[in-house]
Amino acid sequence: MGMTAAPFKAACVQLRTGRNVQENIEAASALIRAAHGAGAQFIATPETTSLMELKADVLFATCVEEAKDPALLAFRQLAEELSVWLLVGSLALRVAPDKVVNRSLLIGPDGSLKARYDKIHMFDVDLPGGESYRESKNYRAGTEAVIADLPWGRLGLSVCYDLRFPYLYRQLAKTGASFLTVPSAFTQKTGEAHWHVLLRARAIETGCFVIAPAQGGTHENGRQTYGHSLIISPWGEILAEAAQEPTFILAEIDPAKVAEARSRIPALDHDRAVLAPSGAFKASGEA
Ligand SMILES: O=C(O)CNC(=O)[C@H](CS)NC(=O)CCC(=O)C(=O)O
Repeated sequence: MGMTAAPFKAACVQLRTGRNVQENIEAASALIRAAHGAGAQFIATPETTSLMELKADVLFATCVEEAKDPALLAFRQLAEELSVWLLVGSLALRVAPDKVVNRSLLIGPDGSLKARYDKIHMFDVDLPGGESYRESKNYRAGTEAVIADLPWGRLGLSVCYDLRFPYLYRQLAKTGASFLTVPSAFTQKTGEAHWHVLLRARAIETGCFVIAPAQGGTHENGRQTYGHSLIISPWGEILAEAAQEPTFILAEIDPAKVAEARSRIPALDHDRAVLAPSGAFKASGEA
């Protein structure tokens, strides 16, 4: 075994983002400062930290390209001031006149941008009871998985609905991730049914820490999100959990737990799944 990094403190900031970008930046910044005050060296915010609105007119009247985004600028300054690693769960950033991306951004303690990941899986779903989403109408889906180096190991990035596609996380873990971020705005109903079990499953399957900051409560645009930000160990234990109000949660992360969980159950090494040319799955070695 190589050298394992020392333990560190990670935090999730939980938000109830509204329609006013400046107010949203201020609310997030106050909680980032509080998490830093409690000792967090890595802090993550939820999906759509600076604006919670799916309607095209509001989205396109508000969203600008990455280089001009006021939230990204403010968070880069804050990360540098506090000297923390900051994962801005996501920002809606303009990439075409009628398209934004749902982009997760990792900022280093010097304020520089270390990684960007565009949400791959679009939430185009009709829920029982009439709730309906067409994320792909205004959002352009990403096409590439992204992994980034932290001082404590590698981080695999993802966003919200990506959580339902386990092969993304498998691939991130096989590429060396020890930590996975899943910034989210889960619906109340699907959150109640699936949030904890999916996040714990991803942690257990990959032997990674899962850090999942969430939106929670009833938002200005009428949407209700589930909250329950979670930090989960590679063995699947819940280390910290929020309720539904804006807050932050904090957990000590011991990177040695990654190797420990994977040595107890070496499922990542035992994985024999190969994709046959037909597209069907078969076990390697099968005729
Ligand atoms: O664009 C915004 O304002 C915020 N973004 C979201 O709310 C996104 C896309 S609609 N939500 C999800 O992916 C929920 C997934 C989910 O709830 C599930 O998988 O069950």
